[in-house]
Amino acid sequence: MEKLLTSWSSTVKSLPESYVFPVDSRPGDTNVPFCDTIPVVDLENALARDRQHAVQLILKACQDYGLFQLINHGVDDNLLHDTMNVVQEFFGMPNEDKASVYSEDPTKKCRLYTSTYDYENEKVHLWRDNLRHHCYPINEFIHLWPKKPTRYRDVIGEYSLQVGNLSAKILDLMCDGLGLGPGYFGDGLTRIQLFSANHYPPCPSPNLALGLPKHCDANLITFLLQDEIYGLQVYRNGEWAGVQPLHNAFVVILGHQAQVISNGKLISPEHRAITNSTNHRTSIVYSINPKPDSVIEPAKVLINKSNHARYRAYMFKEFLKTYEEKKNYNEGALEDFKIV
Ligand SMILES: O=C(O)CCC(=O)C(=O)O
Ligand SMILES: [Fe+2]
Repeated sequence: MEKLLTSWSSTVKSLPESYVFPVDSRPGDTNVPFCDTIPVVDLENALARDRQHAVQLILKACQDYGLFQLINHGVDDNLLHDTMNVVQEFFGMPNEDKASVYSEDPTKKCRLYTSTYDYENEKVHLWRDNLRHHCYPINEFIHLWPKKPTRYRDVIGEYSLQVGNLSAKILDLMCDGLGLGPGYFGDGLTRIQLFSANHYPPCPSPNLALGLPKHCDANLITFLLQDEIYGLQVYRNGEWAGVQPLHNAFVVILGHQAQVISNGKLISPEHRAITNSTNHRTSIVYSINPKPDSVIEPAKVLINKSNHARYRAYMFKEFLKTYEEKKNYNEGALEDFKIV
């Protein structure tokens, strides 16, 4: 547990060498402007106008950015507030209260750890602690979740249920937009749902370290809840741009699998998390993933004479192996699966 940043980071004045990123991937100037063109989708209003309107808004955002802010999404404001609080409370507890979920074994279905799944072998450590657990179906996993804070299981259980339902709604709209049959994303492609909370303590040198380096998400889709502290950046047109924290919004981010299934029509954006020297930052990721043996391939309806398949079929576990072993966390992870 002594590796956890929360165990030692507040006692150091300078950044340990093992956290210093190489010159070409360190943030340097962390003061980049917010990207003010990232689409903001007001779900309730869009649906009230008509469903097709919501479909088109989401489709366009996924084509142009692969990322959008979702507001008026129907997940209760108090629940979002309680979720953020209970997670922050968790990271603020003394080590003895967190010890039961701390583990260096990446196969554990619920664990608290620091940096990446491969701390011992990684070249640079990440300035983040992470609590991650499976959450669908809840009954299969809830007994593994932290027992403290005492309301953790109640709050995160309800949160997982509501965000899981919201994800199904958004995927249905995407499905319509792409012209895939109803229920395309049902079952196997969305069976593994993970709750992952990142905690980034204040960092002595935010220009040299990273909470998370440049990556695309390996999954199908991510629903990210951030607190009011800025830290998420997206790589667009060869530049980093900030994603402004919007109160009670989800940042919806498409993963590599959405790019493949849509045959490249939708994009999975590169993004990263920077740190800052004064504030703790917490981000809460709800991650929708295929089952390991799900076959991922461009949807048949999107393939025709003028639009050939750009990716070969593979099993999701095959992709994860490449993503993790080759440490190709960005566009490069798809290289092995491209049809040229
Ligand atoms: O902390 C953030 O805002 C980004 C988190 C993220 O990209 C991830 O967990 O994959
Ligand atoms: Fe991510």
